[in-house]
Amino acid sequence: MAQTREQFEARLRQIGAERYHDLHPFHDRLHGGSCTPDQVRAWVINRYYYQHSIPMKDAAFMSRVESPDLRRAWRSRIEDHDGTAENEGGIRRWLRLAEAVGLEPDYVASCEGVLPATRFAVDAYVRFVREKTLLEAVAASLTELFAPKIHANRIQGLLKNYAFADDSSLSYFRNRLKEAPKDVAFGLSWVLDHADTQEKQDAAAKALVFKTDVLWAQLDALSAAYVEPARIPPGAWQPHEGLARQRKAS
Ligand SMILES: O=C(O)c1cc(C(=O)O)c2c(n1)C(=O)C(=O)c1cc(C(=O)O)[nH]c1-2
Repeated sequence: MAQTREQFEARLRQIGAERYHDLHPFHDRLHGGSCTPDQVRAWVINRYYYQHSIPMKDAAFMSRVESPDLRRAWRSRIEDHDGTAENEGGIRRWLRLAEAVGLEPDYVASCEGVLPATRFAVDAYVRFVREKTLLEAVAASLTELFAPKIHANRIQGLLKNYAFADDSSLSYFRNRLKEAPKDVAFGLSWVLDHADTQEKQDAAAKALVFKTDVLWAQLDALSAAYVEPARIPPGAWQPHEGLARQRKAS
């Protein structure tokens, strides 16, 4: 039997409480100030791959939607990342963060040096959204229910612990605090409306679990490669690569 709306929402929130990547030890290091400058750079480089894939994921989603109303509600996600005439967009803001931590923005935007496991995880998310039902695709985006808390913690932790952190370098996260609530309110009510059988609820819950795995796997890969005993896979970023010019000299 299907759960009530309230029960099903509680089930989705429980998945976040148990599995969201705010629980990953790499985030404790990052927010607590224990990351070296190179570990922060590795995080910025790899996380860029996620950022740059999100609008492609949303475009893949929209290409399958037949309802103009749903496309209209969804399209601001692409603009939030790619920007508009008035809004520089999340991808440029992320590259501002890259510059602030001493990386060459063009190097980061090239996606060279991204860890293989980051690529596999993020590409799997894009493929998931392309191939699964619309319900599963929207449900997978609901990890954003849990993102505002981690963004707020990150702003606070980075400002306290790292010299590069200021209003400009952290503007990506401040903007997400404004943008994400409307997306997630829409996505959650759409999932609660459309998951009207037990089978659909199970599929939606499984999609959200899959997405928590996509996020967790990226931090596992980052930790294995760049936290002692560090083991950087062949072809992945080496700490002397992609640095902004003034840093190369030092
Ligand atoms: O910093 C984070 O922990 C975090 C997590 C997530 C997420 O939960 O997928 C997103 C974001 N940030 C984010 O900034 C973002 O734009 C975003 C879009 C999506 C999505 O699945 O459509 N997730 C996330």
